[in-house]
Amino acid sequence: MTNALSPQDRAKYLASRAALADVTDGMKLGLGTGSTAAWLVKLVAEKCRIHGISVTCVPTSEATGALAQSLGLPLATLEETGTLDLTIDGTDEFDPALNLIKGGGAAHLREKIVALSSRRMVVITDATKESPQLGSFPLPLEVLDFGMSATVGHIRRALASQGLGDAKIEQRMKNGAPVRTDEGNAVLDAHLGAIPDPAALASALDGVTGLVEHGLFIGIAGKICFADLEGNALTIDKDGTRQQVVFNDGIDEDAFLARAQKG
Ligand SMILES: O=C(CO)[C@H](O)[C@H](O)COP(=O)(O)O
Repeated sequence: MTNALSPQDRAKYLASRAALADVTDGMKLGLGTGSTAAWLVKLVAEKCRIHGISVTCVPTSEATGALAQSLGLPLATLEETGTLDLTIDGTDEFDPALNLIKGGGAAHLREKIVALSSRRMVVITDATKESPQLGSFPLPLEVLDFGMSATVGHIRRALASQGLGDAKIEQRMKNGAPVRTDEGNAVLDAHLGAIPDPAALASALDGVTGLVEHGLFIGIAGKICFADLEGNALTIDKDGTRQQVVFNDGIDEDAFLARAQKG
């Protein structure tokens, strides 16, 4: 059954399973968005079922909330939980300092709010997302419709302050229509190629009115749970230490994957 997963999907599953070690009974847990986070949600439900533990979950998107609810995980809002113990989320790119580009699923606004409301953020990801310098993944920018062309002008000036004034900026579309976030806003993607100073760019973009949120997560992630396409799972700490993961979670992989792939 495990052979039914592509190498990348298996890496996403293994990275998510590595993060389960950080999930403990009674925790208030932020749940990320995307295909890797979907594995995590299924694995958290499995861990709760097997070990009889319970966690209160704050989802970062409507899609994640619906999946978590379908698996019986208790949901709450940030208003109800206050500070979360941990958020676990995917990424589109990460660098050696564990800075991230997120928002490929257009959820980076809620993802950043939830991560910044958490004591720790653990990132789950596969080898295709590792990068010596951020910028190969186009930077997602959630913007208001109102005054969008003026906002794009301000974004251009912020990019130019970082030597990135020539970047192509395009509105994200799907099936001929603008992509909408859960907040109903539009998403622009800035094709930067390489970001010389991600923290300085984040600060410059933070000052742009009309830009609701950008996808740079600077200094927020504390650990990466990572798996390569050969199926090796590792953790990567902020100081760059890499440790092989040995699974000791009681999960019956074949049975779990058979159920997970059914629905
Ligand atoms: O930031 C995100 C959504 O806004 C996701 O975490 C990111 O796009 C990674 O997605 P996937 O796990 O499907 O590769």
